[in-house]
Amino acid sequence: MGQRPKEKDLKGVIPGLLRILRKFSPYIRKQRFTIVGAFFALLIETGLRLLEPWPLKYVFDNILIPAHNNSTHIPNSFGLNPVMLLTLSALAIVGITGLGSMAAYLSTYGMSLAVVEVLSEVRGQVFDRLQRLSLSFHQQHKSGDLITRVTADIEKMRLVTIKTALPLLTNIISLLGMLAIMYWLNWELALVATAIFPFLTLLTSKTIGRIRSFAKQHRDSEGVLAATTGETIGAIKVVQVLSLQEMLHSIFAAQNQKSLDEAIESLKLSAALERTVQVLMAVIIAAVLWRGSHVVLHKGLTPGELLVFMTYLKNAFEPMRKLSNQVGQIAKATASGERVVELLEYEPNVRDLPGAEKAHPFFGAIRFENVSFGYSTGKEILKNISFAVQPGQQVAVVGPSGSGKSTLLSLILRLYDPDSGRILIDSQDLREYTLDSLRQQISVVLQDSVLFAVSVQENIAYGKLGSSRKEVEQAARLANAHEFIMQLPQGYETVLGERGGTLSGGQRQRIAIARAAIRQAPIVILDEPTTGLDSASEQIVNAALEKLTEGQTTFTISHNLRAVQHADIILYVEGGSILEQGTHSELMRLGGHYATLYQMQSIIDSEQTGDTYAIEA
Ligand SMILES: Nc1ncnc2c1ncn2[C@@H]1O[C@H](COP(=O)(O)OP(=O)(O)OP(=O)(O)O)[C@@H](O)[C@H]1O
Repeated sequence: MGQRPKEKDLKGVIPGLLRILRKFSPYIRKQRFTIVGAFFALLIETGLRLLEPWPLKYVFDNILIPAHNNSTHIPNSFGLNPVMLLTLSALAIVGITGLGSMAAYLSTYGMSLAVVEVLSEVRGQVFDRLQRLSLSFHQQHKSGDLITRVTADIEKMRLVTIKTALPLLTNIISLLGMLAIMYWLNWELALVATAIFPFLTLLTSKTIGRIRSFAKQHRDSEGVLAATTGETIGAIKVVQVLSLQEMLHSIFAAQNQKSLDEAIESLKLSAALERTVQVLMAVIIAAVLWRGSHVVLHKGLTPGELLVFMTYLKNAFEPMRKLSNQVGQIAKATASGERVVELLEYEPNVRDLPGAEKAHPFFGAIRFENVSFGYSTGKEILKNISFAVQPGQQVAVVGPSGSGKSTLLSLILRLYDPDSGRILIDSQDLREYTLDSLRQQISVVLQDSVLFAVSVQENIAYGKLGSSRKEVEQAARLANAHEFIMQLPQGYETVLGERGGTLSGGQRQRIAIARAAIRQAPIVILDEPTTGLDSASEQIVNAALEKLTEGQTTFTISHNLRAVQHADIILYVEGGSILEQGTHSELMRLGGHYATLYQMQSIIDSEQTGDTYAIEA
């Protein structure tokens, strides 16, 4: 059973609703004509609903009761004879219901249309925001939970607004109308009928606050469940290889139970509230019947008017009974809405700064000036990094695992911003360029390149949107990928499995290289792109990489020092600092960390291959 939620009353729902309305107001404003039209139809519908019992009153007071009493005096019959009055009343019953249904249709259709339009725009905005939120945001949030916000939470809002909030609005307006008429008919009797309302409101609002609290917890738990499922399916190979099924199942079962408990708790509260309201309403109806009959006997009301009174009360009963459930539903949808608003209000910490300009075509000169960075405050991963690279230079970043190499290069892409210091491209702080124009001029090939489940052609063209088939083919040739692509069942049109799962590691890397090559970017980042490949694949991929990086400023992270020894600059990173930098010969002469690591690798290599070779210096 989950942690007991903090009790909140109706006051907790209203600020949430206002926050959602404020956030959605630009989209709501666009639909204002539809909304106003639908609201007008809704007013007509409720007006006609109020008229419904009145033909019956006239039939009772002006025809049935006088006839029953053999009275010749027919009160206030608009100068009509009884048959005429009866015919008109019968026609009025059909007319009122017919017109009311038409108005109800128009109001429901109009409001639904507006709601669907607004929420579809919101969904588009949320998706857009999700893509733009900084990497640090995505690393802190589970993808399943984010997916739930784009899908289930928005769907919940759509359903509840159309199926619950609109009927609730109709009910509130007609309740107010009924109350006004009841007070006009007999204020004393109306007072008896409404005496219980403050008590009802108090009870309802208290319970609703608690339902809302459980509902939010429930939705969050659903997000966690979705995240666990997504993670498990995403890593199914690892799960099966390590036989993690039992362990993951027990984690899932615990989360499932928590979600179930929260759902049951909120259902229990809703059902209890609904029944309590039902009993209270029966008490009111009995009291009004008892007191109303006395008033009629003392000629304070006509029997027909008491009939109208009782019909209103009975009609009010249904909406009142539903009210608790409807507000409960709205509380749940508010919780969903707040989760969506949370996303929309989240400001990416890496974003275009005011005054940022589109970058010019880069020459590729890069300088780090005293750059420090940590993923979380208080834990520095990069410490006071400084180095300079000339256009077209090949830079190797080497050092032990976890020393900060990938982090260093991610700063060039502005996946994160430095906490202090600055990074210059062509002598200008990269924060002065717009994000898109900066990233478009950097090609990246990672260790395990992710491909999309679209065609090979599209996967390569994602590197430069709008590129032609000819450009795609050129890039594929450069990446030594053209031949194997032509052997795929549909060549360039072959649709890949999710994350490129239908290709071998080497093939995936070559498509990723083609995707990087199509950009013809002046800056290239290679993060261990050949790790995990067999030596035949490695050779082909390396040949492709050589063509990709020729003449471009290139940063290569590699654990294999022999593979990068010809770099123009080697940066040796350890513990987040650059301990050594220079060419291979310079660093070997220095005889420091790099030289030691290189010698160690050489010995291991020679032991593995049985060769002996001189350690180059
Ligand atoms: N997203 C992240 N959030 C928090 N800490 C992180 C994140 N990414 C990396 N780190 C931490 O930052 C440090 C540097 O990681 P980084 O990936 O830059 O090292 P690396 O030198 O590239 O390692 P490797 O050679 O194993 O890829 C590590 O201690 C790592 O645990």
